[in-house]
Amino acid sequence: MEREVQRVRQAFLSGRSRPLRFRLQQLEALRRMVQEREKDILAAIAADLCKSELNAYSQEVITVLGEIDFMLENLPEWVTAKPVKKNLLTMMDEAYIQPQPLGVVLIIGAWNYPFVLIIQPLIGAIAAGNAVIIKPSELSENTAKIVAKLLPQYLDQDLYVVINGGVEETTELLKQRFDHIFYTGNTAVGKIVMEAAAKHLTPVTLELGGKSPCYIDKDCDLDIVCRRITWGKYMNCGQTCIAPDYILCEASLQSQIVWKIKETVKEFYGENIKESPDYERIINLRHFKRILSLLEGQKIALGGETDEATRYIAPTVLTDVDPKTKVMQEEIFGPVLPIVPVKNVDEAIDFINEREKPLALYVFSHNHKLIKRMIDETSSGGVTGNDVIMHFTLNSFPFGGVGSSGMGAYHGKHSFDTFSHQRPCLLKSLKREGANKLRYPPNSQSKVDWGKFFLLKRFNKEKLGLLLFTFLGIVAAVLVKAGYY
Ligand SMILES: NC(=O)c1ccc[n+]([C@@H]2O[C@H](COP(=O)([O-])OP(=O)(O)OC[C@H]3O[C@@H](n4cnc5c(N)ncnc54)[C@H](O)[C@@H]3O)[C@@H](O)[C@H]2O)c1
Ligand SMILES: CCCCCCCC=O
Repeated sequence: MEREVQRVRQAFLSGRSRPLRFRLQQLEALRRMVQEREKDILAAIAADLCKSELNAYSQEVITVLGEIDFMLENLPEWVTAKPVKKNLLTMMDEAYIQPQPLGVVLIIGAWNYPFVLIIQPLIGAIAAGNAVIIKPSELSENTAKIVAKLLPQYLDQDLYVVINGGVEETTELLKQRFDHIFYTGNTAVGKIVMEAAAKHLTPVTLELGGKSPCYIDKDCDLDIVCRRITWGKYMNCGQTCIAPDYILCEASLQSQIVWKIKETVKEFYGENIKESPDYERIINLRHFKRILSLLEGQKIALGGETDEATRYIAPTVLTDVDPKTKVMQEEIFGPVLPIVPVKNVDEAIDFINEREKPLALYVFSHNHKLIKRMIDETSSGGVTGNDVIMHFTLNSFPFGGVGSSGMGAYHGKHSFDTFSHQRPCLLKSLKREGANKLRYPPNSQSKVDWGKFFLLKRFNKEKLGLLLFTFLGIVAAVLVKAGYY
């Protein structure tokens, strides 16, 4: 493992990942890989999650292709140095911010969207000029294998390396020194990753999970609301980091919500859900049993049917759920939707604020002010009003959590920034030493006064101020040079 990381570091130190042309070529090669080997990639995702290839394409491949195109279009502008505003002391100097690659980045992926969750951060890391080691999830083994097979056929083999394995290999990998670690997965392992990173003072991005609440106000169109929630909750069999985890609403709305979700489930997946190509399965038996244990003692208002042999759990809704029960203590990550009755929006806000900050928050209402209030008075990684999931698809948004749902963010320019160091560069001339005397010892009251004036004085009309400043600077330089101070 150590040798492998060293090999990648040597490749980074060769400097070839840095030129813009190279980054663009690698991103184009990645796009070619996705396009030419689409069938293999879709088959792998489909096999891992019992997912139709159409769904694999719309949920994972489209996002990847969109992200590559966005990078190719914008990267030339992002990599260029950005001049910054100057003060009088730096008026004559060159001052700019130069984004630079961090070095060797480790990307650890999760199984639930096994392709996009490693390739989307990879796109950002390549765009920012880094070398990358990718550790796909061992639970989605088909995707892990196909990525390990295809990437070396299209990308630089020394700069971008896939290492497959489970906990043991990841633990070993985490002992190595990286310049950034980008981890997607559960919060418990997020803490392990952060602890390992701390040993080398390596910065981390942690894309974690949590219980994402969904508040339904009585003033809304329940047909549409339930349609959108049904889509976002049961997509990928509930195994989506930003799926609505539970519903908060007034008790009287529960029966209508159950009825409308039932109707929508029938419309989406047909009478026989098991036959639907659009309804996935639970990733493995451990998670299957974990989700079943959440149903114990609950009032099942819809669904509840299961089949262990195929790890099938029907779209399920629980009503009158007690917040103290197990289903409300951990992220569900399965097709089970508890409804927790609350009296009103105040109680819903309190309920959310008494718990860990979620990755996503959803609020449905015709009342725009109520939505704004919910946003103002709560915290979450992201928020969508009157829909679910959709904020993930807009790559001008930073995607990430807050508090226990994660730290840092990515997508689009935010990925580029995550994997870049914003380096402040100040280039001075060796001339004009006279003015510098102001800051050299021995200090004096008049030097401090001049310093205060140059650094603290504010002028309304910027241009006028700068002109005046320049003039005063020259005067001060002349006076200092002449030995008056
Ligand atoms: N914020 C996001 O973008 C996002 C996306 C997807 C999933 N998630 C969250 O991830 C969770 C589901 O994923 P998961 O954690 O079951 O995925 P997982 O089991 O695939 O684990 C994630 C990664 O951590 C590694 N890992 C597991 N145990 C480890 C250990 N002890 N030490 C070191 N590495 C270890 C695995 O090898 C894997 O690569 C949910 O909480 C979900 O909300 C978040
Ligand atoms: C188009 C839907 C994609 C959702 C991806 C969510 C990633 C987290 O699990």
